[in-house]
Amino acid sequence: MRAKTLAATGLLLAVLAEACSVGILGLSGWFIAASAVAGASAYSAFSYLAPSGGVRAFALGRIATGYASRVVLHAAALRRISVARLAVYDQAAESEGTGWSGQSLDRVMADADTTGMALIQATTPVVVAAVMTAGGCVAIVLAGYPLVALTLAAAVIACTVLAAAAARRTDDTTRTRGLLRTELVTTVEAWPEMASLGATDQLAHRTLQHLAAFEGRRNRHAATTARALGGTRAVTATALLLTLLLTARAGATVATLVFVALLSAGVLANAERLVTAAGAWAQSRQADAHLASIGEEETRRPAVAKTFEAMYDGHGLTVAGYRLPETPTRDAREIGFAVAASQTLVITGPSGSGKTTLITAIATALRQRPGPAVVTAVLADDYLFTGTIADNLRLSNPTVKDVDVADLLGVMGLDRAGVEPLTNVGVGGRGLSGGEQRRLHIARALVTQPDVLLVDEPTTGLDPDTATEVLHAVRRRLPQAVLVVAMHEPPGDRRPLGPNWTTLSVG
Ligand SMILES: Nc1ncnc2c1ncn2[C@@H]1O[C@H](COP(=O)(O)OP(=O)(O)OP(=O)(O)O)[C@@H](O)[C@H]1O
Repeated sequence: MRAKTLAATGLLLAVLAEACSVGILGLSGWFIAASAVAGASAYSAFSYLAPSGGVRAFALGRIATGYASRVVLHAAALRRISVARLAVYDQAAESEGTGWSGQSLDRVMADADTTGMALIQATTPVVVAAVMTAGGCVAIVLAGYPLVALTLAAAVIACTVLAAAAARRTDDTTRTRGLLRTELVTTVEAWPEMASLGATDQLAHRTLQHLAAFEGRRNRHAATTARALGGTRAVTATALLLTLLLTARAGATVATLVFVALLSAGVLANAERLVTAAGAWAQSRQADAHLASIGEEETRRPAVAKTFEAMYDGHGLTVAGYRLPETPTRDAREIGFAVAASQTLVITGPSGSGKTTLITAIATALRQRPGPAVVTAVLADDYLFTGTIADNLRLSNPTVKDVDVADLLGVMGLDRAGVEPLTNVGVGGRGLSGGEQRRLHIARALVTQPDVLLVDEPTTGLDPDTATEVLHAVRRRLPQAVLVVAMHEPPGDRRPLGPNWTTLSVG
């Protein structure tokens, strides 16, 4: 079933379930009162069978539709969540290299969940309240009490206004909580470094300030909701009293009075739920807005010029129209180059000259082109996942055999450092040294057997001999690949790059 049909079915079932509840309330109230009156009069011909059968039918209907609505609405909400999550993943994949952190992904996932659950927490109570109010008012008008129906409708409208006003003042506590969690995690991680700088007091002060701000927001939020709920209860209590008075003054029988009172109570109970529904609706609006703007706050990568083109045709890589920005050491200029298969290009330049940005732009452009070419980029801040060395290698190629893993560790010189396939890398790879992490990043790229391999600073953290060994291993393993490496300086020993290599200085 399509998501919209599923949601509509769920809403219909939820309305039916609530209608059954109100039906039980109204009918049983009327029945009890009418039985009491009939029982008191001698030789009464009052039918006990039909109303009690009706109450049982409502009870069974409520159970069936209640369960069914829950199942269907959850299925619809889960579909919404998966659609929203997939959109986030797609966007994260497209914006590769723009600094998506685990924490920001975590936050947008929470936003996707809020958007999906809005169907249950916001839409359903509003639809149920609207239909029940309309139905209740029609029933009361048909029973001959239009003024009572008007009072009921006015009370529900007043509750809606109160709920909407409270929702407008509601803070985005979900997001605040997410930001606070991020702050706390960062604080724990930064603690040893801050301790070595003698700055733990400042760190603690900063964290406490965030905690206090969160506490303040949460209290404000709770107070706003409590005020709105208090206001709503005052309105519904007054409305209930008025409906009773108006019905009694119109000369209703006791049974009808009880029927109208209970029906009104059912309708007003739904109106009270509008406060929490409006809060959930406001949160989901905020989550939608965040989802619509995802990537904007993350994008650190500058936009590339429209003239930029990168292409790999099986024989080599061609880059044209790439615009380097002006820096203190050079004017802005446009560059282009070609690197044949089996050739190596070393891009050199001082810090901040734009090497990483160029490599990322090429990788993204090549991946956006249709075709079977495998393009792999190793960037400076590549992530290692908690698990073993073998787990990390198999992330990029699940078919890698144990013997290949051991072999790769050998060619990267990692076995000498005591690193084995089953060595745990620790959180984010922090169980390994910087140089070991770098070699593992590169080994992970090698197992994808890329046609084009782009590596940013392949020798970071390595001594000259190990750096030579690693570059050698890369070229030997991928004899036919286009290899582009970005380095501050070309390596001292250039032999490992193979006979076919050129440099491009962007400094
Ligand atoms: N083509 C470009 N257009 C606009 N800005 C750019 C471009 N290339 C790089 N920059 C900006 O210049 C700065 C440095 O870029 P980048 O990190 O790519 O340099 P780098 O040479 O890799 O530096 P490092 O060696 O320190 O890692 C960044 O702020 C980046 O946004």
